[in-house]
Amino acid sequence: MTRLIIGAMVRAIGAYPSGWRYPGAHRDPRGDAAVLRRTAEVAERARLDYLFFGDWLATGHDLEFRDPYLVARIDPLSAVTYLAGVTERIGLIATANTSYSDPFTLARATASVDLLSGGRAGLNLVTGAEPRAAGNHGRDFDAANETRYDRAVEFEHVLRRLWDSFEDDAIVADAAAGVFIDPSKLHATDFEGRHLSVTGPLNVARPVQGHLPIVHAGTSPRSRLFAAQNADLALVAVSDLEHAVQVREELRALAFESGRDDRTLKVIAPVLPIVGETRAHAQSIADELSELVQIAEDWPDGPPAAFPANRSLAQLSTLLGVDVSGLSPDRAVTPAIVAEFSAPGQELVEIVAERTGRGPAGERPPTLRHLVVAASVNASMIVGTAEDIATEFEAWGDAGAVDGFNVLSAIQPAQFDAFALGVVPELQRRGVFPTEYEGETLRDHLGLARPENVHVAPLVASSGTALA
Ligand SMILES: Cc1cc2nc3c(=O)[nH]c(=O)nc-3n(C[C@H](O)[C@H](O)[C@H](O)COP(=O)(O)O)c2cc1C
Repeated sequence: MTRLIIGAMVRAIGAYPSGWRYPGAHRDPRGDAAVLRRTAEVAERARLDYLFFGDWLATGHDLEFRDPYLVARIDPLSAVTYLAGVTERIGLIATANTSYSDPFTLARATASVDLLSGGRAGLNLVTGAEPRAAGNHGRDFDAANETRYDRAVEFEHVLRRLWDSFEDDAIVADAAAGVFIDPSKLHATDFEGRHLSVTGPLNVARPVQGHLPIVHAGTSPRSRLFAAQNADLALVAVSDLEHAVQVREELRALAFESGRDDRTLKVIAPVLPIVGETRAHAQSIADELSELVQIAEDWPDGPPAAFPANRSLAQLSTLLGVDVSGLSPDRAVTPAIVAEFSAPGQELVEIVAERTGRGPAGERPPTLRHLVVAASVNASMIVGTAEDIATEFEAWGDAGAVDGFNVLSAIQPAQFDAFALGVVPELQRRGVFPTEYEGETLRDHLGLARPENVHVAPLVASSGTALA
């Protein structure tokens, strides 16, 4: 029986491209504060391990169609700082991009959130693949992209040295003796690398957790190595359970080869459950969400310039191996037509049937629109009742595919509530998720030890690579 780690990957206007259009959904980023606070309160009552805030250092009209929650949002560090004040136990993980951040500034902000929250802060380090981010920071994208992992390794190393500037007992605060600090226990960072140079020490006390738990999200071999050597949690995109088992084994092998206890590396996958009272109800929600996704053919004179190129009948034709570009998007997909599809096309029909209950031979056959959406909207969706979702979670945990999940909610707040109030109690009933918080800090929730101070103890491999 695996104890699953469960966090909420918070996207205030919903994590599915058309979620903000669903009846009753939150849809105005100017009102995010109330939704963030409400989500945090519901999540903490459900005993989720943490709230997770991704980041994207650019915006544009193209995001409206693909990732609308990225168009305008609260900065992750601001969000976790705000929520630290309205919660007491749940972890709070913010994302920062090492390619465009300053380590001293980030160390200060993150140590501060950890002290303000009683040790509940976490930090997701990404290196960023968004070209516009370079322009937003006065940088050349190719140069930044080329060295982003070398810089990230230095960045993570420096963060730990900055967080450890004050030993745990460096601050004496002895009013009678008039001694405020023990200077022998205040350490400079003194780092001179190829990409970063930091003297230090940091002017914030050591975080409650010593070092914040570090998450890393990525897909490339360099990303896998960075996670294996430097992160406590690896956030990975996986296509199915078999792939997840393989990725987790690969990451743990890399961690072991790097000299760390590979069990300290937790592998987390994002998942987007659509939860209904019945499976048919869940499928009707997924069906309506699919129908609310716009496709190129919705504009008689052609879609806006920023519209995703892959969301069209022309693009679908390529995948199906059959030219459907001249047909109506609402044309029913019958068994006779499916018989002409390529293997990937037939798989797509099965995905649509699983998610929406629409089978080619049924009373409500899928339409070409449904196939365009299934092919162009990337979401690791599970559709069903709370029991169905819990069974899938449990199966992944028992198969050694993941240590936990970052749960995305397609529609806010309805689908987040459905998960927190329906699926979580089912997981607790099955004994794969605790009914109470097991400790005070995010490290306690994640089962991670508090690391030694790097200035006074050798770097334990699980807390980052020792740079030469
Ligand atoms: C599950 C997952 C979540 C991610 N979240 C973010 C994010 O919040 N912000 C970001 O800039 N990049 C994010 N990324 C992108 C990665 O950080 C990285 O930029 C991208 O995977 C390309 O780099 P790579 O090829 O080295 O992985 C995420 C990637 C994955 C797999």
